[in-house]
Amino acid sequence: MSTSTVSTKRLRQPIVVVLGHVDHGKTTLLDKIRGTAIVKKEPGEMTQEVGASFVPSSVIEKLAEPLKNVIPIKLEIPGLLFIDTPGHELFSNLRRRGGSVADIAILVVDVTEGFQKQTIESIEILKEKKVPFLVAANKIDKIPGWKPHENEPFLNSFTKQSPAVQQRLDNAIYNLVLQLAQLNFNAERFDRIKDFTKYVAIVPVSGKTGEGIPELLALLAGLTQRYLRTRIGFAEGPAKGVVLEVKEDPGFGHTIDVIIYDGVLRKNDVIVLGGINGVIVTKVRNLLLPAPLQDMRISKTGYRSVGEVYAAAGVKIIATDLEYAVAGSPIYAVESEEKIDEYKKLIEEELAKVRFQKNVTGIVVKADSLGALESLVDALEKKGIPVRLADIGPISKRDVIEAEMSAKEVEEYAIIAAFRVKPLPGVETGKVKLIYNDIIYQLIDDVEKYINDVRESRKRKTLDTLILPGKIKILPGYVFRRSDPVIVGVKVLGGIIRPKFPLINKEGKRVGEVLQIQDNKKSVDRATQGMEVAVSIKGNVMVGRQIDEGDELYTDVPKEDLEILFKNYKDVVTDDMKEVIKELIKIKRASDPLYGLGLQL
Ligand SMILES: Nc1nc2c(ncn2[C@@H]2O[C@H](COP(=O)(O)OP(=O)(O)OP(=O)(O)O)[C@@H](O)[C@H]2O)c(=O)[nH]1
Repeated sequence: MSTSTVSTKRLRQPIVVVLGHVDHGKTTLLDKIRGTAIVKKEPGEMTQEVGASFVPSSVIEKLAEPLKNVIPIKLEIPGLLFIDTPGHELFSNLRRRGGSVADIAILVVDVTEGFQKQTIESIEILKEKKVPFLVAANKIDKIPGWKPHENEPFLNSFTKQSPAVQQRLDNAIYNLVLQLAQLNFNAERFDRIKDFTKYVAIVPVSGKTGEGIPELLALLAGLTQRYLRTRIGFAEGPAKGVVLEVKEDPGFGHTIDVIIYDGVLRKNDVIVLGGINGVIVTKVRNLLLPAPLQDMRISKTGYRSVGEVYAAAGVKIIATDLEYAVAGSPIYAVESEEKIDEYKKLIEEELAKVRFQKNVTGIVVKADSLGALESLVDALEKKGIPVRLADIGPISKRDVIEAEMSAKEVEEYAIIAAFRVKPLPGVETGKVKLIYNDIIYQLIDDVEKYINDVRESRKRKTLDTLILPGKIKILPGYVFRRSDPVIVGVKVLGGIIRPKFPLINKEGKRVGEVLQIQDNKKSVDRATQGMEVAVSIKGNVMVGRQIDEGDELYTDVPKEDLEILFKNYKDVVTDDMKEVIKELIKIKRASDPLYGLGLQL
């Protein structure tokens, strides 16, 4: 078969993913697309897939019929293949060398809320994986005053809204345009775009009423077949794919759900894929697709067996040795026995990029899939959290030992971040902190928070050991005890005093040490500017000799403490404390010319 030029190749169906912030309507939108497609299909048109839903072009054309003056499309692609599970977690497993198996993405944004944290994260991920996207501005039915027109094209429904409602929607869309501009994207409502290579298209939709879905589908189809021709040109050859999920199915044992993005996969093909304990080489025993006439999402056991599947497709593979298969691993069908080693090497290299052990001080990351592991490590390293060990599978003794090694250097790195994995039986984690979360971005937040908390508490502890600048005045008429220890009423003129802080007079002479502080007869562990408190002072000190009523005293801050204060705790240096420091420097320079040198006051 001649496949010499791209233009002669037939096109396969583009693979579409849905991403966006929690609750912005990903699932609802996908369900609506599927539902709309099922309603519009002719019997036999709707092929079933595993892990994905296929919307045939005939359905898209029918839906887009009223739009033919706005979006003139003649479809060459057979349809669109939507990955069924929306969100980061599964998307991360759609790995492909240098990018993603997904050809295009729908970024769902609640138009009434605008971009949120995960919308921005999604964009980052899409950028990194080089996946083009369009924005579905969802929930337009929530615009105040919106009159819904079930399943109609957005443009039809829009013209039927009052000018005030139209304006409200335009304002909301404009808000998205601004937010995208801040992220360096030109964006515009789809019907106002002339050059789709320069602008991100915003399609107003409602997952609830189905408005805008015709345009969404028409654009996905039109844009992919126009701009991604090379990528979606079908190659006749052994299948290339990715393991989406590893499952234990009743009756089948361990199976893998696979997305094939290129070539043909046949029964009895030899396949190679990544496993926890090394590369797996096995033979396809059976290929399963959901039985027809059922919504594949609810079909648990109703599979039918097929002899072959053509890209792009979602299919369940039955084979031996799949128990330790790794989700997110590439999977290749091998054309001949001699090529097995070549493919094995390819997969080993691919896996080694994500699973590693480095001789650095950092945390341990464990996950159940390659995609999740990769996303986690990337995100952690971007936040400046180094990773020492990254691996797939349950938490083992080795992981604990590695985390302990890091803890010797940096105590807060005694962490095992675990994504959907648990410790093996009998593995004790001891002092190592085990942080679980089943949501990637939350796990990252948890790790970051833990590290910051440990650092913060260490900082507080160290701060507590410093002698800080403070200045007090002994109030005339408030001498309660003249010696052993002295007890006087003082006013804090600036900075802070605490028990154990040594005191000096204006000449820089040591006069004793704060023993206790009482505020309204209650013992307190500090007094700050403006407070009037009773202070006991110990040391060889007597009122009338070393100190007297009306005297001003300073805390005797060692040079090193002052430096640490400025280096690590600048945030606790108040303006009044700064004034005290200036005076202290003058006093102390008489005996130490280097005191307070270089401080940025
Ligand atoms: N009015 C209105 N409500 C919607 C629309 N789309 C979704 N919703 C509602 O918004 C809520 C969240 O929708 P989901 O589809 O679960 O959102 P999701 O993004 O898949 O959420 P997660 O899977 O939790 O991330 C649900 O209560 C939906 O009914 C819409 O277009 N209009």
